[in-house]
Amino acid sequence: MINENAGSVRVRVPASTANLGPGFDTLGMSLSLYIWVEMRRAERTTVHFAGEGFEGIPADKRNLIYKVAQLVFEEAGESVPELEIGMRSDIPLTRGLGSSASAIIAGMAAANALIGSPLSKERLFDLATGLERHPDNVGASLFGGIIAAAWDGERADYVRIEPPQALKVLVLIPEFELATSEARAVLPQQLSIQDAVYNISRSSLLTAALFSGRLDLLASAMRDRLHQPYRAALVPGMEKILEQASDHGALGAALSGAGPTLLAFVDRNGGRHGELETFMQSVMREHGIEARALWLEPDLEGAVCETGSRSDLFPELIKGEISS
Ligand SMILES: Nc1ncnc2c1ncn2[C@@H]1O[C@H](COP(=O)(O)OP(=O)(O)O)[C@@H](O)[C@H]1O
Ligand SMILES: N[C@@H](CCOP(=O)(O)O)C(=O)O
Repeated sequence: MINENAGSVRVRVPASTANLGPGFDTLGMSLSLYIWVEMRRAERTTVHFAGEGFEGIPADKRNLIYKVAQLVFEEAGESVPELEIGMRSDIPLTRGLGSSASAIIAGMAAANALIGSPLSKERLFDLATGLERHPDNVGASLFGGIIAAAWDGERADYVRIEPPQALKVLVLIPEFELATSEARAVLPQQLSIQDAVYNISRSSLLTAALFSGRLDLLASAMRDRLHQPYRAALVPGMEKILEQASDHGALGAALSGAGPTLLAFVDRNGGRHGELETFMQSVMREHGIEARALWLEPDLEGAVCETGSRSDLFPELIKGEISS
């Protein structure tokens, strides 16, 4: 059982949606689904999972959160070899909602807080991007809001954009998993100049549109020729949903990250939200796929340290019904 001792830190980190269509490996937005991680020094390393969704995740020193914590300690010149780690998450794994990025940021932010926060957020961003290999998800999970970022292999430069107030998000999460590595393996090694220009122009337009609140431009600015067409075969129903979402009230639609989740932006002050959800669900069902629809908000805070009693977050752990 987890001890009710002082000396622990707790962080809350949001999920993210990457690419937003054309901004492959560069644009990301954080979403109001969260992972919570508690961490403290211990005599022996243990990893506890509260709630569901952690099937297959190692509960020992092979755990991603333990590993990234050690990276932070090493970078800061500290040694904390044994840790007690507890986690709870609402973010589904391998669905294109950045669970690995959220876990990396949560592990890093908790470890940094545990040793008095010697590393800046910018340094954590570089370390996290080095692990994830693309800055879109980790940037959004760390800073919140919308992130436009470029990674040169060592350093990630970024600008945070405050999401337009009217923006609301519908995600449709299919029941099947799709590992990001698998969805990257289907991408071509080369693109034509026409497709490159197509994507650069839309990604630039999308960034400017989000910055200036031009929601009327999202439908055309979110089109993509770099990754979505190649991933379509992995996500039945995707093509039809992306093509027709605007006819059912969406401001724009995209594959979320590497998929299989699909994302639509809507105007929170507009109507037809129910129509859009029904349309997206029905297309998935035409392909025999059950999917969960969630209405989310852009998260504005990114990774935050939280206070509060352990029993709020981990009632199962406190009662002793642990899995580790
Ligand atoms: N809380 C967590 N603790 C440890 N590993 C995690 C956690 N969350 C995600 N992961 C790792 O990340 C993998 C999913 O990453 P990925 O395939 O990139 O999908 P996505 O990031 O879209 O959910 C999981 O299979 C698991 O290995
Ligand atoms: N830019 C990456 C984003 C992967 O996001 P995930 O949420 O699916 O891990 C890509 O498109 O491969």
